[in-house]
Amino acid sequence: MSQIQQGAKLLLVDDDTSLTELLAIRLESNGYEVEVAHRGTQALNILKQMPIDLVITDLKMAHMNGFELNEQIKKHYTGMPVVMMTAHGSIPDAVDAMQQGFVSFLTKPIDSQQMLDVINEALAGKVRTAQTSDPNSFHGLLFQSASMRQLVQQLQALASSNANILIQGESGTGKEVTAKAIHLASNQSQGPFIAINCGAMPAHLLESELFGHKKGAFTGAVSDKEGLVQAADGGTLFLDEIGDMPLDLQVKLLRVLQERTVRPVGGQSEYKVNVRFVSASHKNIQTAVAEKQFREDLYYRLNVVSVEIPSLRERLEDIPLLASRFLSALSDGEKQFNQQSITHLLNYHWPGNIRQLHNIVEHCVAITPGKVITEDIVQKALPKDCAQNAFTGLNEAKRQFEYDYIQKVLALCEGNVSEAAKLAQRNRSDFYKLLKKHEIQC
Ligand SMILES: Nc1ncnc2c1ncn2[C@@H]1O[C@H](COP(=O)(O)OP(=O)(O)OP(=O)(O)O)[C@@H](O)[C@H]1O
Repeated sequence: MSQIQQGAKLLLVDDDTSLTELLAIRLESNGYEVEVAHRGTQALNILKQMPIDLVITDLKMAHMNGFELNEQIKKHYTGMPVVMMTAHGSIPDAVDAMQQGFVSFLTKPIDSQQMLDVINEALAGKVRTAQTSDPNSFHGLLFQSASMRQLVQQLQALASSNANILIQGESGTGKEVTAKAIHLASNQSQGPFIAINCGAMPAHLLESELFGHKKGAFTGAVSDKEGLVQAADGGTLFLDEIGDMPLDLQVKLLRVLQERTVRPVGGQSEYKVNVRFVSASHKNIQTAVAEKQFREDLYYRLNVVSVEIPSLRERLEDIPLLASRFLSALSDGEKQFNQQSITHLLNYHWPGNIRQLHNIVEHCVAITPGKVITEDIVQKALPKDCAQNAFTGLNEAKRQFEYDYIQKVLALCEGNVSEAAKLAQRNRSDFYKLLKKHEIQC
């Protein structure tokens, strides 16, 4: 997981690798996140995978040119700004480009300042419609299952409320992707999204990372430094693993939430901030509160609304979609799973959730020479502990239902077998057979 994310995410598409490398460096040094594709199909796969704010594409590329790519993007990602790059002097291309809905164009060799101006302008004018026509994606959060569909509806309603949100879920279930999706759907989507892992650094560093420091505040503080709370002003600060935040820092964070101001370490003045806090933890924070490891007042401030992301084994319907989208992105759309291999994936219990699924798909791609990923390949890629199935067979499901049903009927009849048999519309001897079968003592 990235420690800190900042700025808009750009997708750069050009088959000239040295140019993309150079432009990516320039853009990253200006605070943008950059994804690079060298072919149109690769660019479309990246767009399926993650939320992108703006695309910059070359016009002349083999297989799919910039016009064709733009057409695909317009079809599937309404409102996505696309900037065209063209060789010096190709003005007719540029005119065509504007007619075909590109927001702007850049001529090569690319002038850095002009590129930054064009991007800023395009982003400023962009109405964020990252909720694309893809019905299985919410700002990069992919889903198929009913439980995730419900969760996405909840997120949609929450996003514009500005309430602080606490996301809980096992490791790898997509807490950070969810936080980013909330940000992108919110009214602050034009502002920064910054993520910090509160469990990944010592307390004194975390404090200066979050609140900033003044020059000379401690050994090594050679200049003033702005903290992440201030950097996230006008946007969202994602506090990952909030359950690991030391208690003395919790007090300071609580103050920021109450006063909406931040004071850098060693500083005298306070700065006003307008930040939405989204926090996450794989630990149960309520338990931490009960054990006095987490301040109750801070818990209530951060947890104005809570979101629980189910584990992957509780939403197996998401596996085919996630696996095929990951595969398409990782293999440039060139490989496929056969039906048996998907069944095999459904039979695994996924302790590492979606992160693990992504890794397994990556492993499958690496060891598959041909186009089709078979059951044998999946078997090889999965850890050897796959005996424990997540998906119950029909017989086991029926047995479980019958057991639960009998228990419920007995409870309703306070253990009276004759009454229970009557309620279940079975005669007494049939009902006794069922009790014996399930080893239920009355
Ligand atoms: N619904 C999803 N759609 C697409 N990708 C997902 C989804 N959920 C998780 N991922 C991917 O799985 C990986 C893990 O996701 P993420 O880092 O958001 O999980 P997490 O719950 O924050 O993990 P941790 O608790 O370990 O910090 C990432 O590569 C992310 O892109």
